[in-house]
Amino acid sequence: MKTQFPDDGLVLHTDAYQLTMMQTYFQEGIHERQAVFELYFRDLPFKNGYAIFAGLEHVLEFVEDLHFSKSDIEYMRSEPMFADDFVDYLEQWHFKATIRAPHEGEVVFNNEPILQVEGSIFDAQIIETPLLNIINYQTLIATKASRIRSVVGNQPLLEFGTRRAQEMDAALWGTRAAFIGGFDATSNVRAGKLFGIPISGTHAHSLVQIYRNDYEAFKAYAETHRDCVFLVDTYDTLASGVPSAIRVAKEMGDKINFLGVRIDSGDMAYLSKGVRKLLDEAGFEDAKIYASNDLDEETITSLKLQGAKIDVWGVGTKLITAFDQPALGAVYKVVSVEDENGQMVDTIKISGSAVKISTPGKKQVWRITRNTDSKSQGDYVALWDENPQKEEQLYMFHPQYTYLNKTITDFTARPILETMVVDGKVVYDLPDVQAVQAYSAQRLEHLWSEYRRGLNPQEYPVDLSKEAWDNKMKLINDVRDYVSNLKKDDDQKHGQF
Ligand SMILES: Nc1ncnc2c1ncn2[C@@H]1O[C@H](COP(=O)(O)OP(=O)(O)OP(=O)(O)O)[C@@H](O)[C@H]1O
Ligand SMILES: O=P(O)(O)OC[C@H]1O[C@H](OP(=O)(O)OP(=O)(O)O)[C@H](O)[C@@H]1O
Ligand SMILES: O=C(O)c1cccnc1
Repeated sequence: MKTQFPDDGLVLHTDAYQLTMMQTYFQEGIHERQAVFELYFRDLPFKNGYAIFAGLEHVLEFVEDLHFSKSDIEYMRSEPMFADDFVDYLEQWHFKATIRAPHEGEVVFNNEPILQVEGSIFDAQIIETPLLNIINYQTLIATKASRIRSVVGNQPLLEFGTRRAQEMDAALWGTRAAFIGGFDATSNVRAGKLFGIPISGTHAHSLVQIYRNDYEAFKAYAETHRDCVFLVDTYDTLASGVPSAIRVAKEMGDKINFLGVRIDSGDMAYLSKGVRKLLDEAGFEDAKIYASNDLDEETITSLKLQGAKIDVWGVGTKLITAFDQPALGAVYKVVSVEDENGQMVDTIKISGSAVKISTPGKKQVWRITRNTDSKSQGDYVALWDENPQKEEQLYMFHPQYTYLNKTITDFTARPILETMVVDGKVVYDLPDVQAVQAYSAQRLEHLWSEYRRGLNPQEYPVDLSKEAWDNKMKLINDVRDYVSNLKKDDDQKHGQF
């Protein structure tokens, strides 16, 4: 960067249109009216049956003490796009809205709010871009990680993605999201320092290339480290790599922990079987076989089906870049806004495509669990003032195919959105990332396996309450009337000429 600003903050990490809209609201005098915005995604990523909510810690870090610094203000003043009186307002502005969200690691679904912001139009709008930036990425990676974990079973799973991530922030927060989704450790040392994620690693081909010999390289490593995993595929895995690893392990004896070997190329089903045989014959039955090389849930499933003798999985590129679906597509929509009389009015965005029509009104998501088996029956998206906990029975129906419905009795309704920030102050005690990971795994247990399977899962019900549904239909009809009246006016005007 050409210029460094010692007081640089993140408030300008936003799209210019957020600020141009702010200027309109400010100069029109409506910027302090209240509004409610909700963040949601329309389709689950990777054709998965659920998503893992991640990004909350970064969001809370971002909004805490959010304001325009001196250099931000100077920059805004230098931009002809912004008026002086507006920039004067920004100078004394501090974020003061309320944010509700699920606990990080929560299992979440499409077409339900996974974050809600309530505050002045100004405060709620200005954070749209960074909220989407953070939640879209981290939720995507945590979900991808969860898919990989689900095929790996209980075997160790290492995150190796930093070198392939979309730059440094993505590597760091992506690593954390991967851990939430079920990874055991990371190669990113800074993620270890900042988040307390266990760090782990082997060595690269360069070590062998620098010594120009497998044996010399492994020996040197073993002389300087206690825990040893040797990368055996630089020249020839079965003819040179593994025999050299065995020779060093035998020579060093108790001076090292010979944890195993890593394979990073070739046919890993075939090679791992050959490696296992050599290790076992040499008496190293406990030594593990690590594998890496563009792995993801598909290749791992295939390798397992082929009987590959792999014990530890290292996954980088395809995880950290969400290779098969690089964007989640979450959106942030205003659902309710204060009118000129101080009344909150619900608002809708219409689209030709039914799934793109927003659901008006401030809402809560209730996870409905049958008391007999503690499995989730579906999510019930209701208007804020409704309380399904008070109901004896709950009528749940598909918001588009309303003939798909059921009535639930003997259930528990648990609110998913919890208050995390009040008046701009974080009121939530952030758990450490280990607790977030454990919480996520525990929440997944409440999901029937039909929704959890990676291939063609059943669609989990995300239903609207009757009130929320009626409210939506009313607003759709109001908009229809409004548009048809405009058309009538237009026809009349044209008729006059
Ligand atoms: N037995 C296997 N079944 C399915 N996929 C495999 C198997 N062995 C390796 N793979 C996967 O195949 C992909 C490509 O491996 P391939 O052997 O073609 O290239 P490579 O080993 O990376 O080659 P290079 O020697 O250039 O590194 C990788 O994603 C790897 O994980
Ligand atoms: O394959 P990933 O899932 O991304 O895992 C990380 C990769 O990074 C390292 O390779 P390196 O960067 O040296 O290059 P390589 O892919 O040519 O081995 C390592 O040996 C893995 O192959
Ligand atoms: O430690 C490893 O084996 C490692 C780390 C980063 C990328 N690939 C492998």
